[in-house]
Amino acid sequence: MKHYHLGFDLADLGSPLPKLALLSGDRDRAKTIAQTHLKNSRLLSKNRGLDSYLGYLKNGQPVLSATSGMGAPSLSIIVNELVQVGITQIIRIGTCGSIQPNVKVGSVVITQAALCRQGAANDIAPPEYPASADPFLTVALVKAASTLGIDHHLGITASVDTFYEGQERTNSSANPHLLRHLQGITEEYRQLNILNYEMESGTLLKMAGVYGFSAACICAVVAQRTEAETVALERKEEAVERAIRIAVQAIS
Ligand SMILES: O=P(O)(O)O[C@H]1O[C@H](CO)[C@@H](O)[C@H]1O
Ligand SMILES: O=c1cc[nH]c(=O)[nH]1
Repeated sequence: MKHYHLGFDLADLGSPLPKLALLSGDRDRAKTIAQTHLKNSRLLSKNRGLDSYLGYLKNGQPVLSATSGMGAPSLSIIVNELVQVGITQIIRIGTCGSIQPNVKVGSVVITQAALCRQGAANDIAPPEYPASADPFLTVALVKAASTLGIDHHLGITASVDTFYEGQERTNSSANPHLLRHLQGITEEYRQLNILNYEMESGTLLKMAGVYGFSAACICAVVAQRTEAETVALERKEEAVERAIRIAVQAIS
């Protein structure tokens, strides 16, 4: 039976079965990965905007390119169903906002561990449960970034539930009122050596620990929060392309 949200099942995957999934928040990114960076790709499903593709590395290894949607609740559903079709390794390829002055738009952040401020994760593990990336996948990402000569940063990511309030946006937000506990949180995180904000890695990494699969996260830096709240749209495509190339090199 097809999985309710993924829209495909084991029988659609052929043989050998894919063990690794590249997971994007955005279905257009999942499509680009499949069509531009994998070989012989084909669409597996289009369901609720959570499109999935199957493609192959140059060595013939099958790889899924799937869409998590935005935010941890949607990601948790897709990851659960990916594990049900036999996926044992997941690399999130995302976008993020830097909160450190030396982490520039156009570079990438490879998450070593996440500060997880996400409600969905609390349904899966206690808040104190570590959200740590798989060391082997993470080192592979760092090595690939070095080999490709792409500016990269390895460190801690703040993974939160909201793009506006939770990432302390007020000027670009419909809501100018921030709860007291969020006022000044970005500066506090900066002092804690957190590199970036995004919205899925914390729950993904906790799920990896609990379910027993390997997970890592690489994000293209598309906003520089020490300068502006907004996304640098004109630099986004180039930054995302870099993150994808690093992830594909890391698994090749
Ligand atoms: O580009 P994706 O992978 O969606 O990741 C980031 O972008 C979205 C917010 O714009 C959130 O999902 C955040 O985590
Ligand atoms: O600032 C940003 C940019 C992308 N994604 C986020 O979650 N935050």
